Amino acid sequence: MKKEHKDQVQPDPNMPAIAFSQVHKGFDSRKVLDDISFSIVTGETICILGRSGTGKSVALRLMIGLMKADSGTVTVMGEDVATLDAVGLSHMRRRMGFLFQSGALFDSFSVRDNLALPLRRLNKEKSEGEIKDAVEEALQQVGLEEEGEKMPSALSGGMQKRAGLARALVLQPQILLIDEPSSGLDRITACEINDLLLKIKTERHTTMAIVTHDIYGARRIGDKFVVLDETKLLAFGTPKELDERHDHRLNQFISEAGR
Ligand SMILES: Nc1ncnc2c1ncn2[C@@H]1O[C@H](COP(=O)(O)OP(=O)(O)OP(=O)(O)O)[C@@H](O)[C@H]1O
Repeated sequence: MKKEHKDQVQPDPNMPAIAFSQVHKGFDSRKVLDDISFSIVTGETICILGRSGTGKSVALRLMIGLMKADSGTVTVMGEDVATLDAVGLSHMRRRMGFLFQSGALFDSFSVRDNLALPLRRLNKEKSEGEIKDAVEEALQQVGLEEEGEKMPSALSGGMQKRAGLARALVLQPQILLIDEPSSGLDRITACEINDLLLKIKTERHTTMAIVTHDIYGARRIGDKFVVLDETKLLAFGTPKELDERHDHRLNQFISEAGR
């Protein structure tokens, strides 16, 4: 019998959207993630914090199956990512949007065509009219409706991020993974991106995992923090819970003071 993939069923709001259970990941003999466990439910936003090189981006890559854990399990929308074959992975990724550091737009296509591309490739049943409407809606969401005909290189850094975000949104993902939404942006532009993420979270109830060094943004958007420190999970919880620990080491990562 043909396997029914989970994009044909409604998500269970009580099921963890993303769960790490005793995850270990290293490269050669070097540990990067050592016994990491946490989970978030549908609609929650998690911010992954920690110093450079602590495995934050590796954690995102494990979530989309670009890497496999050495041991432990990474579950996304109820599926153990490591057990999925190529077809299963592709079904899972269709329900996820990604915004990685570069924005990942194709330079030789206009912004509008960049957005239409995943719809043409993955939603073959959509008519050109429906694709156009979906593209316009995503452009509007990020405030780029006037810039659709421009090439990505003609956009400012902040606009490129917004265009990348629009491309991630165009497939209406249930989960959005974002690596450094504010990197390379000035504070005001970074705030605009954070506002946008907050709007998406509120209006669409999209589950988000955001890797960031921007503690101001993390405190505005994050329901929960994962704090990584020297391969270990230093802390996991709501910002309020973590503040109440009054832990000096933890405060270095989650406090706005001194930044
Ligand atoms: N494919 C890979 N092969 C070997 N080592 C890797 C690979 N991917 C990541 N690493 C190593 O794993 C460690 C964690 O990398 P990662 O990119 O997750 O850090 P990060 O916490 O996201 O850092 P930053 O905040 O600087 O972006 C780094 O030392 C990196 O060199």
